[in-house]
Amino acid sequence: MSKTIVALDFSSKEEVVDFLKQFTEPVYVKIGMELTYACGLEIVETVKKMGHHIFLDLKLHDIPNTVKGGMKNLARLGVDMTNVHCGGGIAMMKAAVEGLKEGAQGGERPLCIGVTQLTSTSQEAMNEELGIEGSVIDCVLHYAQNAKAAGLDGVVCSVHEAKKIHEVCGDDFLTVTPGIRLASDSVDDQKRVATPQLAKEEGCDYIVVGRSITKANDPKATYEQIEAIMEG
Ligand SMILES: O=c1ccn([C@@H]2O[C@H](COP(=O)(O)O)[C@@H](O)[C@H]2O)c(=O)[nH]1
Repeated sequence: MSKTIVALDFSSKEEVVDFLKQFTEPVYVKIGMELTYACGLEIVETVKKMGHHIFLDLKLHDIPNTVKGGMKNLARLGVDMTNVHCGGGIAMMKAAVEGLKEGAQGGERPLCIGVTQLTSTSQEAMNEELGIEGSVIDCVLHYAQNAKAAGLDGVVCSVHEAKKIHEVCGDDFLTVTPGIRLASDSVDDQKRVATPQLAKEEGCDYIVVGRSITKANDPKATYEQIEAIMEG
């Protein structure tokens, strides 16, 4: 499976099918809120039938019982990876894994990862708007340790926290890192950004790349250039 996960932040099935037509080999793609709310969960089956691997990024965050029920139903879609917000706490994250196991009915459950602090959150915003004291790295590490204690397979974090998370939680605890930009790209709404090269150097397991690929003049060539860095 590739190490570059392409965020399919489109609003119609036609755009997705058109975009994926360029790729003759299976790609690891991310289906998030924009696409799911536009097309419904049927889009998962459409993309699966095209042969691609799927990270279903719906970031569940609710009471444990509700998350368990939600995950039980999501597991039946046969996606490769899905997620919750670590902010929901350890009991909620444990419930997510239980739901996935039940939904997978003895088969292989999807990987479950926890979103720590969004890559669009700066140090200043975390302290002043969210009212969370301390450094982003300490908060992200704390969430990562909670996620590990709950039985999750890894976390979503920025490239800048990935090395420390592996040191503390182990090399097999996955780090999935959005906020990826090529040196020439605009940062847009992201705050904790890094290049694919730095992601590789910091040992990130997967990078999530949206606009740098989907809005590139040649998305396939850009994807291949980024994937070559990650696999290099
Ligand atoms: O902390 C997070 C969690 C998820 N995302 C998602 O990743 C992509 C990034 O898109 P870009 O266009 O490359 O900025 C997007 O789908 C987000 O929902 C994130 O950016 N940060």
